[in-house]
Amino acid sequence: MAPEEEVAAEEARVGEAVEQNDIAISVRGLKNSFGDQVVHEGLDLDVRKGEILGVVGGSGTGKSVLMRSIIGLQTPDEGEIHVFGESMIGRLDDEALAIRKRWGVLFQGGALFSTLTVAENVEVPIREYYPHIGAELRDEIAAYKIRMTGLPAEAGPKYPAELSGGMKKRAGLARALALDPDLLFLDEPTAGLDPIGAAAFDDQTRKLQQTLGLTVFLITHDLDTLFSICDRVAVLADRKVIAVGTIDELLATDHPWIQEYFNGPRGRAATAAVARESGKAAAHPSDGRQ
Ligand SMILES: Nc1ncnc2c1ncn2[C@@H]1O[C@H](COP(=O)(O)OP(=O)(O)OP(=O)(O)O)[C@@H](O)[C@H]1O
Repeated sequence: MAPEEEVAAEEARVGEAVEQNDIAISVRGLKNSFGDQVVHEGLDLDVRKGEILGVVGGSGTGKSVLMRSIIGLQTPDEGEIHVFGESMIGRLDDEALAIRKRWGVLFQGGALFSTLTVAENVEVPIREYYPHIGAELRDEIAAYKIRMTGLPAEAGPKYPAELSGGMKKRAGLARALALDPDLLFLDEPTAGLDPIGAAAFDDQTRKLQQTLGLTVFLITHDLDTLFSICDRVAVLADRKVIAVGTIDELLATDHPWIQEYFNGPRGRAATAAVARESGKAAAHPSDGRQ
């Protein structure tokens, strides 16, 4: 190989390594089916480190199944899934465990244990992954995580049944943050919240993501969430990710579902709301959503 060809090949290798380094989750050729129903086929997706990636698609397109495949709750028929460079499918060894400790999950509805208090719920992953941590330190960590999500300290000893919907979501978020994750999975975090509660939850997500440098995989039907806090959006349809990009990039595609979704009356209302918010933020920088 000529010297200049060797240099070019080395640059390509370095470029590829840098690119791989920027990817938190890589999914390739994913296939999932239930009996005759094929939910995913040939699905590819990259989630970049440090981004909030919104995942959208019609009901039943397999957003939750995709999340469950990534976190190991669903074994795919085919495909490769890497998280922080480690292959995850069928792995039960220490390296896979070390990666599992690096993520937190907020399931739809919060999925709190109803017989445990909020603080005890937050302590579940700490007990599971760090059994040697004593009760006093565990309590301190739980109290800190509870405050981090904007809940009052008094929420700690309460049971889930005593909380509002928004508080339950925050309690679920506190549990997802229990192990100081690098990666956060949120499945429809604002579903069922009133618009003010949903906007507050979005703000909290953005703040936490920026402060803690999190990568966020966020399944949502909430257009306001997509417009206000997502860096990019992946669209699921026809069993795969048909497009991924910023909302402007998605709008430049001519896929009918994407056009209808973002350019329909609700999409236009969300765009107008974001434009109003950024206008307000420019006029009164301290008032703006971050
Ligand atoms: N354990 C399971 N057994 C059989 N079918 C399943 C199972 N889990 C999911 N499915 C099916 O897979 C498809 C995709 O489900 P999934 O929950 O991922 O959809 P979704 O895109 O998250 O939908 P929604 O937006 O309504 O929450 C659905 O048709 C669902 O019925």
